Amino acid sequence: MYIQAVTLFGEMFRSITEHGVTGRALQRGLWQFDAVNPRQFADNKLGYIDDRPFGGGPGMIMMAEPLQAAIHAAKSQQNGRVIYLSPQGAPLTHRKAAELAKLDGLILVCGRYEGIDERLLTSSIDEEISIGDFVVSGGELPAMMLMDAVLRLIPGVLGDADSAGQDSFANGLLDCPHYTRPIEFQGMAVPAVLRSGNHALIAEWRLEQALRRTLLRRPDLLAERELTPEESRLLRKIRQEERD
Ligand SMILES: Nc1nonc1C(=O)N1CCN(Cc2ccccn2)CC1
Repeated sequence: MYIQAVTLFGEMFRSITEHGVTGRALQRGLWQFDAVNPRQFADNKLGYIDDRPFGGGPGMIMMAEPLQAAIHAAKSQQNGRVIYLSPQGAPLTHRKAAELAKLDGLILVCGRYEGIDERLLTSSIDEEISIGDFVVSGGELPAMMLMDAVLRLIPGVLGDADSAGQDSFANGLLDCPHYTRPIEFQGMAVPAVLRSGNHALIAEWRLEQALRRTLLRRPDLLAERELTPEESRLLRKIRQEERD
């Protein structure tokens, strides 16, 4: 996958191009990255890429032309989907990440200031995506979160193909609890079933814990999910226990 970021702060992306599973995957050629700086496309000597908003109001707005020229330059390298990260976008979910992971390329437009000229959104952006209902300083960290969530789903990136499939949300549930040594920590022991060696019982325990955690913390996820007969059985058992 070829990912380009249209950004004033290309250096920020070193945190995922030079570290961790994403950094190793880049070195192994599983994906490629380039940053494109709209400032190099500003048509004034001082490189202005933002200006005051018509109608007044606080802050500055990123101008359409330099961004459009930067997107045009990126599109001369690949026909990737152009995504603008913003609080006004559709929520980033596992399902969306899985959809994006199938594409050959992405062009991620990272806004700063109070936003970008609406006409750029209309003319050059394929879709807007939000990482959550809060505001951060710019689109770079949201872009990196989207990249990390997408790259994990590309075969070979995680090495152990199963881990992405076992990610919480991959099966529409929150994750089950995890334990490692020591067996006893501050008086709390590892659940005996996890040390039983009985893989069927372990799988059932993990599913029950994931269902319980999802029911208690994110019942909305259960509302939209088709349950297997085993999940329905376990959920009935959990609901009964919660009532007792
Ligand atoms: N939440 C998020 N999920 O994706 N991006 C964000 C996010 O907070 N930001 C900060 C503001 N930037 C500039 C901006 C401001 C207002 C309207 C449009 N653009 C965009 C990226």
